[in-house]
Amino acid sequence: MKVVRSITEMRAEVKQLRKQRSTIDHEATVGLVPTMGFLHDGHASLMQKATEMSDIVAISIFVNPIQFGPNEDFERYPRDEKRDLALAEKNGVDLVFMPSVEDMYPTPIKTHVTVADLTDTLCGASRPGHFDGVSTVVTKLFNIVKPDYAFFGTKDAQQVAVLRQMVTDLNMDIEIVPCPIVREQDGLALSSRNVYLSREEREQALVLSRSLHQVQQQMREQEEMTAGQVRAFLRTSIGQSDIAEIDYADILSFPRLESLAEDTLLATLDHEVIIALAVKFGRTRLIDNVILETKGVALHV
Ligand SMILES: Nc1ncnc2c1ncn2[C@@H]1O[C@H](COP(=O)(O)OP(=O)(O)OP(=O)(O)O)[C@@H](O)[C@H]1O
Ligand SMILES: CC(C)(CO)[C@@H](O)C(=O)[O-]
Ligand code: BAL
Repeated sequence: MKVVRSITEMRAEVKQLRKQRSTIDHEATVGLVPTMGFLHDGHASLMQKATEMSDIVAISIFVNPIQFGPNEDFERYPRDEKRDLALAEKNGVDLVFMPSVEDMYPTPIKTHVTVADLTDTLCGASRPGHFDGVSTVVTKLFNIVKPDYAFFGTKDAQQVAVLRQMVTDLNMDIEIVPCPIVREQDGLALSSRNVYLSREEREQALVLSRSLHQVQQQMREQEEMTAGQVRAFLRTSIGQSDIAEIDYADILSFPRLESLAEDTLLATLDHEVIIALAVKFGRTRLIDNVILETKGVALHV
């Protein structure tokens, strides 16, 4: 496994590995797993999928300043390079790209990639500019690494929807591969930010996966359930934690992320829906979701 810290070197390494691993009748494929580091088993599942699907696996570790708001946690975002490199090595990664902020953004950049509409809601509404930062850095990573596949977790389901739209609209010849959410045994979705939680907050954070589980059960029992009833159920269920502060608890169409009218009968829909949560525990904001066929059968979990 090679650790690469500059853009020029990364381009050269990918080119060289591609040449080495290609044969006369097969051009070696490259899979990219973009991350912000402080890696956990959720990231490991993406790396494993990448090794299954591609001949060369690259990951990037870059805490991208332009996707953080001014009052967010860019400065204190957790970092542990040594542990990250060990986990990457264990999971069959060939190249780890760890550029500096100066190399990625040598002067304030004047070009941003904006995906409209899909970014107006959920995390896009609570974190203005966040998805412009994500789609811009992902475009830069794609241009540097030139992968055939890129792997993203559905924990960040809106990110998957936005990036799929971006590669379609901009004719990027890259397949976005969504990967299921990896959870702790007790249900909490793995996230680098879980490390911020106090023991009490960690306990209370279980209300997220529990609410998603319970609402699906309710949808199975009550066939005539409306979007409004789902929202009310989620508010009550999350409200069982007295420290949980709801940012959003919503049901929308997926992957278009269009709002559903309160009286929409879910059983009548002919597309997938997403039940998406963002909830603060103290200073830590966590997200979780489930993507469902409209008869309540989980697809990606
Ligand atoms: N529990 C998980 N299961 C599957 N994929 C995950 C999980 N957590 C993160 N990922 C995916 O890993 C990739 C890199 O995410 P990132 O480095 O931001 O980690 P994170 O744990 O989501 O961090 P944060 O706490 O900042 O949300 C993203 O595609 C993200 O969806
Ligand atoms: C895709 C990504 C690495 C872009 O910085 C980030 O948003 C993340 O970790 O999900
Ligand atoms: N996984 C999403 C990265 C962020 O919260 O900025």
